[in-house]
Amino acid sequence: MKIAILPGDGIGPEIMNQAVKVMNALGEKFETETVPVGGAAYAEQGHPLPESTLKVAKEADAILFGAVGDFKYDTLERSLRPEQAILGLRKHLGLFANFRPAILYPELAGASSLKPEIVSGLDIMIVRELTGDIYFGQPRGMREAPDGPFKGSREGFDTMRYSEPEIRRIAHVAFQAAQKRSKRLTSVDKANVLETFQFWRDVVTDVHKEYKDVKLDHMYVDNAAMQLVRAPKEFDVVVTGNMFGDILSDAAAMLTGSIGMLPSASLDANNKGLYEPSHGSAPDIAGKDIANPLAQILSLAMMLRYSLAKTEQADRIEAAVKSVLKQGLRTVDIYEAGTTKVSTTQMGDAVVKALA
Ligand SMILES: NC(=O)c1ccc[n+]([C@@H]2O[C@H](COP(=O)([O-])OP(=O)(O)OC[C@H]3O[C@@H](n4cnc5c(N)ncnc54)[C@H](O)[C@@H]3O)[C@@H](O)[C@H]2O)c1
Ligand SMILES: CC(C)[C@H](C(=O)O)[C@@H](O)C(=O)O
Ligand SMILES: [Mg+2]
Repeated sequence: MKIAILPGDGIGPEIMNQAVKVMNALGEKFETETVPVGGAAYAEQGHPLPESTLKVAKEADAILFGAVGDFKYDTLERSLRPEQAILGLRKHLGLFANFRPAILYPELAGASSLKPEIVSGLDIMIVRELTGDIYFGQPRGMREAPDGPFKGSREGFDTMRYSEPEIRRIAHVAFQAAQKRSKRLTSVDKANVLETFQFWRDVVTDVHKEYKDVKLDHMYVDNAAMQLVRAPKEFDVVVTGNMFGDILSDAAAMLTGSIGMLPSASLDANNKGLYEPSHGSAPDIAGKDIANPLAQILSLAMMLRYSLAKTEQADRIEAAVKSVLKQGLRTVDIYEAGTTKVSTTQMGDAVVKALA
């Protein structure tokens, strides 16, 4: 079994070091290969997703990914920007189903930006479609406006689109996820304004006929954003498109105390997957050994569970994370008075030590 390790940029390598440390402490030999990606690969090889990196990712049984991006690359032409690496991996590997679980550990109730009574016990699963939508729709670009009141002036444009098979397959994934949980699914769209999302709603409703044991409701994305901060526990499984899922999962992350707590799994049709924190490369705190490595470590646990069928090892890691939180250890993003502030490295070490 081979694992591709892609640390990336910013805090990526710092948090990846902690996850690798935890993996090596499990007492099992994992074959790994570490390759550059994002800005790091651009700096080294002139491309954010070099052929050699893509090859390693394709041939691996699972991919553990850190984060990519650095503001210093924001002026590069788009195809060379670090973010193209993660978008390219998702597209090339067909990783259309993105699971972003937002779980509030009881010890972090005070770190959430919402009142404890609103968030305590929170455990929701956002299923984000990951290879379609406005992210990948063509045509896109810059041009002279062809019509309208601003005809002739410069404009930027993108294409929002979803085909029926794309909606069907993510709907199946989401209904099946709901069947394994509380049998409730909320599909989030913007059917009141966008054709793409009226179609989304129609197709999800049709797929629902095959999952009559699941209670489906539909919600507009603006309302969903509001409900997420009003009464997040009303949700269980949420399914949505690529862009809405990107935005809602960052909002959900904050409910758990910090975006540094939210892991993710991006799966293809055969459960091959890429595992990464939901956050980015956090250039504002990179190099300071203060980033929270738990989302990366929990992504490792998801990898062991979903792609490598190593449930026991995944359980051990998740239990160790709970244990360090119980011990009161906190990186700065989840720190509260009365707890102990630790660095990225110290948090990684503590998880290793807590492995039963
Ligand atoms: N999948 C990815 O690789 C990915 C995801 C999101 C953003 N990005 C990229 O990351 C770069 C920075 O983007 P951004 O600032 O909008 O988002 P970000 O998620 O990197 O950071 C947002 C805020 O959260 C904080 N934060 C993020 N992760 C943290 C952690 N583990 N511990 C403590 N604090 C943490 C950061 O310090 C920052 O204040 C951009 O280049 C962006 O494109 C990459
Ligand atoms: C970096 C960017 C391309 C990415 C996305 O928008 O999907 C990120 O925000 C994420 O949530 O994984
Ligand atoms: Mg995002």
